[in-house]
Amino acid sequence: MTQIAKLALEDGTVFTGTAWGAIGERDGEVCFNTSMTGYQEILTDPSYRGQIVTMTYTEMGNYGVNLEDLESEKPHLAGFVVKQLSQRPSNFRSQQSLHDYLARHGIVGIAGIDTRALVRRLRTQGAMKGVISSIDLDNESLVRKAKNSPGLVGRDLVREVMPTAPRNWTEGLNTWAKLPLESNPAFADKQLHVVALDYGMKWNIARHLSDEGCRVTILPGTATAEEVLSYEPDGVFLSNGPGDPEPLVYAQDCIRGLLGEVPVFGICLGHQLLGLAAGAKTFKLKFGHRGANQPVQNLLTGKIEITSQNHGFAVDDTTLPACLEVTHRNLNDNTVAGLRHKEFPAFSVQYHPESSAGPHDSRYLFRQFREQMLAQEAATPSS
Ligand SMILES: NC(=O)CC[C@H](N)C(=O)O
Repeated sequence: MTQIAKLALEDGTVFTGTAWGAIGERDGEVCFNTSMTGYQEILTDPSYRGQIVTMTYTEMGNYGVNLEDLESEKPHLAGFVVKQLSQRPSNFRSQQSLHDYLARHGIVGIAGIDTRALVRRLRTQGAMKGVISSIDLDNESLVRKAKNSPGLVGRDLVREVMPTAPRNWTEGLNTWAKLPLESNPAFADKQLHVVALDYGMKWNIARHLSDEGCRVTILPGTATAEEVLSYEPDGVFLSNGPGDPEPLVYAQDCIRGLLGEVPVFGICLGHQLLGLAAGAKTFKLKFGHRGANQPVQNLLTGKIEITSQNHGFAVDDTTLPACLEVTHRNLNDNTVAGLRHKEFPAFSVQYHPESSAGPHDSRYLFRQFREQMLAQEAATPSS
């Protein structure tokens, strides 16, 4: 028998659809993602912690779920909203259905609602708190719960998804993810050591670093600068991660202690934290950027990159200290999409050069990090 589920927004709107995935109730900030494919990568991106994600594309689940395309151990989002859930996954790599996968991991889903109406509402009014439920079907009660839910602002969600202990990463990109023209035979004789500060890191970032000839040590995002430097890294990577960057003072302190000591590269939350550490401020975007075809211009080369994005906060242009330079801009709304430190070897991007899922235009940034580490090493007299 089909079970009913509801999605209620804090503005009083209630959508009624069918329950799938886990039966239950969760609150979160409701956001939309415009990617047509890549639901596995989206579900397992820890940056979605605390969010109910709506896909604008109409059918999800059609190629099932495999255990190779995961971006972390499990799905982290609060709920998943689709127009239509495919009943018959068909792909040679599929190992289970999307319904079974979400049910197994306790993620509540709703299908069959007018996702266009939902997205237009979010686009017009901005991101809203919401509740997805298949156990409480009372509209008033659900709207009240949506209004009273904590939302994202001011919360530390990193501690809910980051690893608790250090680990070594050795896995590279899968063969189908490699670009045939980009091999670099010189990598074999030069192993760089990167410490990746994990605030909820997508695994494809570590795979890329590994493919750039780096030995990767992953440390919890709460590590101090002293702890990081005790590993004697050639470079430090600042990962993506969930929620509001502002309350993550421990991470900003750590980064401040690393600047000038070692080359730094940040992605998404890591980019926002680098900005905050250097003295800029961040702000909440009206409804965020989430999708696999967001245009960005590299201001240093003039080239346009089509990028994968997932963020609801951004570095505020008007607060940049003199030591930071904007290197990339989002061409949809002109927000800051990349930064460079003028005094120290440190740079960051607001988008996802590791794609997964998404276009591969921005992979050059991993090579840029490698080159920065080599340049730093060449400039440092050996003791
Ligand atoms: N993908 C990310 O790292 C997201 C960064 C931050 N949580 C934001 O929403 O803006």
